[in-house]
Amino acid sequence: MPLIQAENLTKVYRQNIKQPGLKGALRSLVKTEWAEKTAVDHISFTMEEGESLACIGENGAGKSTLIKMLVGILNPTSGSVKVYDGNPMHHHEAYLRKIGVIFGQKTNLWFDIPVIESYRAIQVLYKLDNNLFEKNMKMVTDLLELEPILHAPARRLSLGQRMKADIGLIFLHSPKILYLDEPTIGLDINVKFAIRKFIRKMNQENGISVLLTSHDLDDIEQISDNALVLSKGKIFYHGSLSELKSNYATTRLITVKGG
Ligand SMILES: Nc1ncnc2c1ncn2[C@@H]1O[C@H](COP(=O)(O)OP(=O)(O)OP(=O)(O)O)[C@@H](O)[C@H]1O
Repeated sequence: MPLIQAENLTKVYRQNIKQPGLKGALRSLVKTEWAEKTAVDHISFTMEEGESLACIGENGAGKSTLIKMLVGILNPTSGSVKVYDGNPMHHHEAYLRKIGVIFGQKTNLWFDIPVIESYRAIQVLYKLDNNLFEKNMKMVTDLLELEPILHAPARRLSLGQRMKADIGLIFLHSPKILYLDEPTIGLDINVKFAIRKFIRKMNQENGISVLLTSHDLDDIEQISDNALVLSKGKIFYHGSLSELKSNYATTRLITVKGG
């Protein structure tokens, strides 16, 4: 049984259109107009347990929308998605215990309290026993070099420090699946390297399944074995990353402008 099974999964957003100007405002009072946007368009795929899959595609291809449906915070318009043979929308406590989620632009840390207190709050929230919590704390602190920032409030951290603390936080409850939406966006090369190395290690040595979205080819190559390429909400390619590279990256176009 695959870990993730999506069948004809579709998300259509519906947005209220407001015409510009006073005339438009008055018109929208009497008649509401809607526009529809199909962000994910009848996609079917599976992902196996222990796999590291990169979801790739241009801006607006539907990657974040797909992740939100897998996490269970967005309801599909049609089709179905199952993770561990269950519907992620049914927020079973057991499912939430199995997943770790990063949306690169947002933080899961409490802004005004020291990082260590956010971590302790997670211990209480997930009812983690002391042994497991201390073991995971030590692992993330050592591997992500968090010691110098554990006692600082999140609002005082640099973007790179904050992201490392965020990544550490999602490992405290020993997740089995990671959904990482642009986890290295805006970070310098050293922090990117540390984060990639850590995630790869967790995938290869601890068997944690990883679904990553990124526009950074180094993230994709260093973290993932397989790729799911989306274009305008549809699947353009699903298979091994090496095959994708050998089939689609065999040529380079060099344009030389003469003087
Ligand atoms: N809440 C929303 N309401 C209306 N349209 C939305 C909403 N969220 C996303 N969209 C639209 O759905 C499409 C897919 O967006 P999505 O964020 O999933 O793409 P993405 O592949 O993650 O893009 P990026 O690489 O820029 O993060 C885009 O056209 C976007 O404008």
